[in-house]
Amino acid sequence: MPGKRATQYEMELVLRKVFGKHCFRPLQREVITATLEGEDVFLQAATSFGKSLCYQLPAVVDFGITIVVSPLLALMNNQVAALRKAKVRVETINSTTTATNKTSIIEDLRCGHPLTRLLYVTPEYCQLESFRRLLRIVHSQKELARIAIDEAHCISEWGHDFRPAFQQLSFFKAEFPGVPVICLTATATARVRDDIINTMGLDPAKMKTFRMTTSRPNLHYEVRFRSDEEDQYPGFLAWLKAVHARRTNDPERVSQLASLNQRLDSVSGIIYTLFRKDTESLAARLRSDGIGAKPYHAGLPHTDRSDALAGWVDSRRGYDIIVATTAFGMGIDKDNVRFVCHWQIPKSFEGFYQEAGRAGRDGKASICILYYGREDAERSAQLMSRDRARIPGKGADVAALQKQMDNRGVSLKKLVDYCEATNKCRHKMIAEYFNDEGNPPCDYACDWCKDAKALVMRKERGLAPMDIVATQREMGMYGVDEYE
Ligand SMILES: Nc1ncnc2c1ncn2[C@@H]1O[C@H](COP(=O)(O)OP(=O)(O)OP(=O)(O)O)[C@@H](O)[C@H]1O
Repeated sequence: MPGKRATQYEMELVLRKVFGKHCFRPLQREVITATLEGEDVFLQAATSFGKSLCYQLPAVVDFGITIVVSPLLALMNNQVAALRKAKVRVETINSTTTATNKTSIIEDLRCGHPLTRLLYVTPEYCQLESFRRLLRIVHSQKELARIAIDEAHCISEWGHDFRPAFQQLSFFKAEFPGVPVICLTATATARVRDDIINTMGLDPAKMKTFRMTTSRPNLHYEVRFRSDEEDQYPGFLAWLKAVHARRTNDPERVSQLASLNQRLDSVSGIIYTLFRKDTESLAARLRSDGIGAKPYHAGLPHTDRSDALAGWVDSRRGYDIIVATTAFGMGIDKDNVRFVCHWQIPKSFEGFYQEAGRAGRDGKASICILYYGREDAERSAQLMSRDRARIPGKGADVAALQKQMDNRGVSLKKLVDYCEATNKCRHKMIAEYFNDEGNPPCDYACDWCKDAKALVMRKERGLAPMDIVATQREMGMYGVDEYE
């Protein structure tokens, strides 16, 4: 029966033997123990904290099946691939699952005693009555161990990535009140957290809430200023080539990389662009300059996307940099990503933090560059207005979607303030946004702490004057109609 009390010894053993980790990170043990004891759990912790282990390990130790609700295809496939490598019985039902595979997963559920330990599904799939019927069968056999809601901020219309289908997940508690739920996110303000707990029908007085710092001290945050007058590409390419050169000219690094069987020019990174068409042109431009780069966006054929993801995860030649829209972001885990670059200002503060958080997951120093131009901030606002205009006039989700747009507007404004600021540590600004307590460590790991004067000068030189941008906005020069 689910809810078995695993001993500390069993937990340690599975941690080492199945997941290949030597010890728990601070608080992982407490979170895992709480969920194994049948508590409902809310976990908020920095990107790369190791939140996934908090439901994956219980799924292996415990009886029964864990249903993992996950918002993105790339994220599901990334986690499933990692678990399969660890020989955990894991399945996913999404748009890429073959009919044969889907039939065998359904058969496994229908028998009531599934062999599958973890099943990754979308929130939309959880709305299907046929799937709910299968869950009832599994539950009747006392084999529904727990429900994990990954990227739980998608539940809240106050969150940056609201998906209406996430709100229907309240079904789980309503129908299976005794089955523990664990909600995980890196990005939730107090309001988003309350909304998640409320929407999921969890009892705040009974559940366990774990909230850790959002600080990522090994990430170096830098804003680079740009305007439409100037192409930022040559500067970026020169920077990347200098990184390669530093490796080549350092004999110690060369022998270290050789012993690890790694290429000198294998500097893994992600470049985020706002628009799909830019992913393809930028990746092609990098390739023509000898840099291995692949585009990734939701409009590409599935085979191209999975090839790009697999090649990048395996650090294959030609796949060093992924040039992506936000279809690639949340939760993607690769340990040695040395840089994340936002080619334009991202859509929201939370999106920026999430995407930047793909860097340095091995704990080593990594850089997060954000190219900020006032014209791009205007385009981003235009994009939001266009998205708002596309919300249908009628329907159950209209009010929630509109509220989400208001929140996106506030979040974008905060991100613009972050980019324009030349008077504060960037780690501190991020901590303040997420209402973290205390001062996050920086130790020169941001452009302001490193050289505040140079930052001011770069800003003066790099940005278009505000009055010119305002005039051009009035003239309708920042339209986004040509974009998909
Ligand atoms: N106890 C541990 N010891 C060593 N490595 C760990 C431990 N727990 C997790 N990790 C590793 O940390 C990395 C990040 O974990 P995970 O992907 O779960 O992060 P996350 O908290 O979900 O972050 P994000 O919110 O950015 O998706 C993974 O590569 C995982 O294998």
